[in-house]
Amino acid sequence: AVFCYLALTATALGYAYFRHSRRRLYELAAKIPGPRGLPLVGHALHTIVKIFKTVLGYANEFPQDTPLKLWIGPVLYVAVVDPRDIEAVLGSSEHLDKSGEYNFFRPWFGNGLLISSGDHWRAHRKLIAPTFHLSVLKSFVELFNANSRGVVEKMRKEAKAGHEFDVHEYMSEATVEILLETAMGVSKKEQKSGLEYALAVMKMCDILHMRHTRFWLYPDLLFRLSKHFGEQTRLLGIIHGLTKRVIQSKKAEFLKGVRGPLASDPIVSATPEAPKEAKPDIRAEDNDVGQKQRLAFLELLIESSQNGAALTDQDIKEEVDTIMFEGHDTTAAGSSFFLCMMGLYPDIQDRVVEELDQIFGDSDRAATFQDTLRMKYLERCLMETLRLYPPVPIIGRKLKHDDKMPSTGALLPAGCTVMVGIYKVHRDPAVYPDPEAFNPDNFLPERCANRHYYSFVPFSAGPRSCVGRKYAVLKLKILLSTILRSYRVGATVPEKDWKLTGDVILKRADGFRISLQPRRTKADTAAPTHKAPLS
Ligand code: HEM
Repeated sequence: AVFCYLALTATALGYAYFRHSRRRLYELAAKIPGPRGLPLVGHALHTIVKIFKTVLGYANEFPQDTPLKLWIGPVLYVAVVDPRDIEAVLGSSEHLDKSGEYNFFRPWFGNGLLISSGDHWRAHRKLIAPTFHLSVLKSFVELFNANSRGVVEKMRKEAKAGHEFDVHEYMSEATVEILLETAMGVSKKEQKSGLEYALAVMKMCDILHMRHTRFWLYPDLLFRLSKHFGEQTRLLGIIHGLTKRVIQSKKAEFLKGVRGPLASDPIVSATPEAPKEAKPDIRAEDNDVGQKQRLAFLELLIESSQNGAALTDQDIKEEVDTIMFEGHDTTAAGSSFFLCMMGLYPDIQDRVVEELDQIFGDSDRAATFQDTLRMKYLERCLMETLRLYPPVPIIGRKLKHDDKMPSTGALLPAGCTVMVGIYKVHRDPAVYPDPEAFNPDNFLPERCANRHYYSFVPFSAGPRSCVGRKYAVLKLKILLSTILRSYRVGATVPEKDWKLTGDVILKRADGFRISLQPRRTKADTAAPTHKAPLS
């Protein structure tokens, strides 16, 4: 009895102290609008259903331009969807730390760029950003082309069968293999298929997604007791197995004195080559490169570690794991959504193909970097796809200090998790007239110029924006134009019947179903090459 009494008293005192130490958080939270939750657990039970759907559902009930709070147990979440509030969070050089949910990625990426913070993040960002500079990317064009032709060939059996199929696996495998060849410098000959890795990543995302929605699995201890931990260990074996092999082989090459083709090729000009619509965060990255040598990602990490930079083997492994994930799953989803949209909107597809015909005439030569600059309409369709279906639909940041949101003047308390509702701001009727409609003209230069910069943030924005943005856009232009030059894409499931799932990367749970029809006659159905002309 004495023990129980003491235990109860200690718990009550502990709880009182906990509440007292967070009194400012509670005071400020009380002033932020939000749906009523249950005592103690808040909205935790709703998230079991799905975080993405829950947040979206509540966001639809409340005015678009006010921050919205949710409690999940003791954690205060505030969703921001107004571009001015998004700028206050993402554009700040103070709120750079990722929210606690990203910790579930630690067994996978460790302290990689996506989740690291402070000086570690700053130093690695400075080192890595130049490896995605346009002058490096231009040297990847040939590899982007070769891999795009490869995927066109692989999909030929689906076109032959004339049925609908899920294009996502093809896009995933292709994007993994492209990353291995470009950023990692692993030649096709040395590669195994990227499919095993891509499938392991998909299943790993399912586990992370599930963990986000089951609050009792948040503590590592309880998660380790669950059956999912064993499966996670198996999947990480596959994922880390690939990255380990890649690093070992590159290191062995380096020690033998073999250097990549870019190594002795100094940058000619550091002038930003960003397109007109390019955003300030890209320009900042461009300037970062200075007069350093052009090196592809893994080459640079290994050279730097061997040349005295404070970069351990573990650091390299974590960054490789981060880039392999960020660089493949996002673009696989983006390209799959794009092809579904082309299938659903044949008139728009016709315009894209018309533009490609103007660029390539009846030649089936591979695309050059200059060609990609002329793919203006295709780029607008790509941006419109990323508007409606941003592969990263929500970003979480931990607020470092109290901050006033410009939309309503609401003061968000330090320590809360801010959820930036990318999916939601992209469908704000105040910004995009008829926001649910697929309209590539939303990305006409004059419309972009008249919009708030933070109302279109598929790659995030500000100091922690995506380092791979230009890589992604260049690769997607080459991949998608090669597919559209080879096949007419069809789709039958309308957008309203798609089942979206989006707690890590936004995807269609019902599969990215499309059909393909060769654009050329049977005698001439080879994918674009340098030789045979298009009929
Ligand atoms: C359509 C393709 C892509 C989209 C939509 C996308 C989107 C994003 C977004 C929204 C973030 C911020 C995430 C956050 O704050 O939680 C991000 C960060 C990042 N992305 Fe991408 N990304 C894409 C492609 C790529 C590619 C191709 C690479 C590399 C090859 C890449 C590498 C990264 C890295 C390393 C970060 C972390 C940056 C930092 O925190 O400093 N991404 N990306």
